[in-house]
Amino acid sequence: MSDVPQDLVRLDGVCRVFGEEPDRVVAVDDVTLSFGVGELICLQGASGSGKSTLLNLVAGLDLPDSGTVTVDEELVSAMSEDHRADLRLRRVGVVFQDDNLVRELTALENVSLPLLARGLSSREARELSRAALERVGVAAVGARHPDQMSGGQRQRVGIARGLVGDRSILVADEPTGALDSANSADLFALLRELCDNAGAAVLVATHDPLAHDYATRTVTVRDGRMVES
Ligand SMILES: Nc1ncnc2c1ncn2[C@@H]1O[C@H](COP(=O)(O)OP(=O)(O)OP(=O)(O)O)[C@@H](O)[C@H]1O
Repeated sequence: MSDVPQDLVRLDGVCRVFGEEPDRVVAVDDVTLSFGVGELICLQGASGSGKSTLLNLVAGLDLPDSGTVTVDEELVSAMSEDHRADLRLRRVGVVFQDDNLVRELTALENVSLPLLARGLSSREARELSRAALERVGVAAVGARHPDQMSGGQRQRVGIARGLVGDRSILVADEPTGALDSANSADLFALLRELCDNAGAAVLVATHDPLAHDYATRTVTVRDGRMVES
């Protein structure tokens, strides 16, 4: 056994192609990328360059046509849909530009959802969710519904929901897309802090130039290929 920590997430020679000729699109073209605990990786690139497709592959929301995706030594690219959904509950949280919170539920109830889906008791779920909200600096909004929070608070609740229950991998697609620059900087600072102090590994797709200041690495994607890192 090696003492070297394994990368939590690995993509090896990953390709994802949509459609048929003449409309065939190579959305992800032979991408090899890996990262681990403490790393905040930013994917930048023009609209349509393949960033969201890459995130979906890491989260097991989509499967590659070739190559492999490994999360925590588990081969995501060979898993059934049910197994991939289970992996998201246990290991990989997902955050989108639109916070995707359930409007009818409070912040605390939203964060509890993945825990209840995993079979935890409502009491355990509530306790862990409270701690997660506190961890991301929004303990005070636990009893509020999404329309009673600011955009920045909603995104923090989304991050709490993504990481609650010992999940350490977070995949975030344009998480600051709806935020002003002060709130965007705060959100990137939070993601950086979760990487530094809470064992998180974060992959963010973003057009936001601020991201670079907080990233461990910035990877540029062009026409589905990684062109620099
Ligand atoms: N489900 C799909 N069916 C067909 N084509 C798709 C599908 N998903 C993505 N594509 C195509 O794959 C390419 C990459 O799209 P993707 O959404 O990954 O880019 P992106 O870099 O995330 O763009 P944006 O910054 O606008 O979100 C685009 O040409 C897109 O039209």
